[in-house]
Amino acid sequence: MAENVRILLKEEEVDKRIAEVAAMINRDYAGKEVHLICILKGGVFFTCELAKRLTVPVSMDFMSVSSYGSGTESSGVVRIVKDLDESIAGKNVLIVEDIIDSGRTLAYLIEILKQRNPESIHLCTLLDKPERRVKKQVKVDYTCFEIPDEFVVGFGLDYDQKYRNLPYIGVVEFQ
Ligand SMILES: O=P(O)(O)OC[C@H]1O[C@H](OP(=O)(O)OP(=O)(O)O)[C@H](O)[C@@H]1O
Ligand SMILES: Nc1nc2[nH]cnc2c(=O)[nH]1
Repeated sequence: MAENVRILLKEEEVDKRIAEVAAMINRDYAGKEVHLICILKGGVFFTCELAKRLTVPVSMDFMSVSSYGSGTESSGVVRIVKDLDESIAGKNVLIVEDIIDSGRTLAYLIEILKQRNPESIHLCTLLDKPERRVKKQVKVDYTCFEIPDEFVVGFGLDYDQKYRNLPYIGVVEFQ
């Protein structure tokens, strides 16, 4: 099926907002080190852009998770595909995601990571679709943009593994 991508958030808008959120994080973590956990694959672009703008000391690790589910719905049971390389015990963890949709993946992941005794654990996302949230509430500490319930791509987000490299956020329109 052919698809079109309509721009929802321009590159400049995204860059400007990431700088604003980075400034908030710099203020909130002043005097501390922040341990970024990038959730692969979608979180990669946002993590890089955010990290470049952080002035507090930063360390980074990567995790890949897969949510068991059928079709487009995640079930909330998360399988760890690639675990972190390092312990998070005693660290100020900031999870960096591209999108929070139903909230199931992150609600589950945060519970898993809390059991590893971090000093603190917070969540930062590029996009949030609050209308899509189901039962499990997940507390999002830093959100760049709240968006309507449309399927978006770009800045790390894919459709069928394509479009992750777009420097803007677009909505997929099926012809
Ligand atoms: O809030 P939820 O409904 O649980 O959905 C959000 C999850 O879906 C996306 O990952 P995806 O499975 O598309 O993996 P990818 O980043 O590797 O493309 C996103 O990065 C979150 O991890
Ligand atoms: N690419 C993409 N992945 C998602 N996962 C949950 N919502 C979305 C979305 O809108 N786009």
